Amino acid sequence: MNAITPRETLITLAQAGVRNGGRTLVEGVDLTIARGEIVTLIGPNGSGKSTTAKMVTGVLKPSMGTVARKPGLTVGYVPQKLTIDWTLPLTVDRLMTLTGRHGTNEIAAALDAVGASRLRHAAVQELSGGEFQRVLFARAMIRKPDLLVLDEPVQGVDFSGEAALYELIRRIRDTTQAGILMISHDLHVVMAETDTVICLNGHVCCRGTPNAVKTSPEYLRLFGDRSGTGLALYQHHHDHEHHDDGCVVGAEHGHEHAHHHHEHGEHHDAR
Ligand SMILES: Nc1ncnc2c1ncn2[C@@H]1O[C@H](COP(=O)(O)OP(=O)(O)OP(=O)(O)O)[C@@H](O)[C@H]1O
Repeated sequence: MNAITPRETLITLAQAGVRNGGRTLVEGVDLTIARGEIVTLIGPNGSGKSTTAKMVTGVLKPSMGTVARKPGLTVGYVPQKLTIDWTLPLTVDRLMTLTGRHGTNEIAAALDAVGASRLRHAAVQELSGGEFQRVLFARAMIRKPDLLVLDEPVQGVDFSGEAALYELIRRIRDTTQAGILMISHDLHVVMAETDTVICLNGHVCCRGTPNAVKTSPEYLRLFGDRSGTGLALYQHHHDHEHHDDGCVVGAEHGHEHAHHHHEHGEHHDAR
């Protein structure tokens, strides 16, 4: 990003925390997200990642500290799970209109932006995990949010699908300049494009650039020994154009493998 023009701050949490029924779920969270910035929350189960994300979306009010939003801030949210009645037929098209009225062109543009145009008339029940995530992205993007909150966006998606989703997130950031708050499903992997990693454990245990967190004694003390690998950066190398669904081959599923390769000529997205 341009170092001269400071990016507009979208949201600031200052010493924010949530108490519920006499229990502190998370506390002392300082966090800012600027336009075009990617912030990733990591931490073990129950460490307060979702609770922090909910303070950002506004679903939960802080019981300690403050949350300040840019006036008129619009937030898009991609949930970890979506509660829908799987027994009823539901097309992607219909899913896109469940939470708001959107025109045909808007829906087409949103699906196109995530490489899911061909899925428009598909049954939601029949989508793969990665396809379903893309549709949820499109649903969140349709309102052109300033800030996108992604709750474990690649969980349950296989390795090539995971690479494609990370690529999609990067592209959304580049094209829309939305701020992105991402909850990582894996303690040991964050997207390399992440500007700031915040490691939670009921409070902020450490924070900084991925490289700084990777070598921070707090991180290593808490999580480093469990994997023996520390924090790996999920990196994407751009030496060519991608297909929309980011076909990836030849990659072993190992987080130490920061690089992977693409094969051309397959998996074209039919438009
Ligand atoms: N609605 C609630 N009422 C009471 N306690 C809750 C509620 N939601 C979450 N908690 C508790 O708050 C703590 C933080 O939970 P949170 O869901 O934020 O963690 P997380 O880091 O997102 O975990 P995970 O990785 O398992 O999704 C946990 O101890 C959890 O049991």
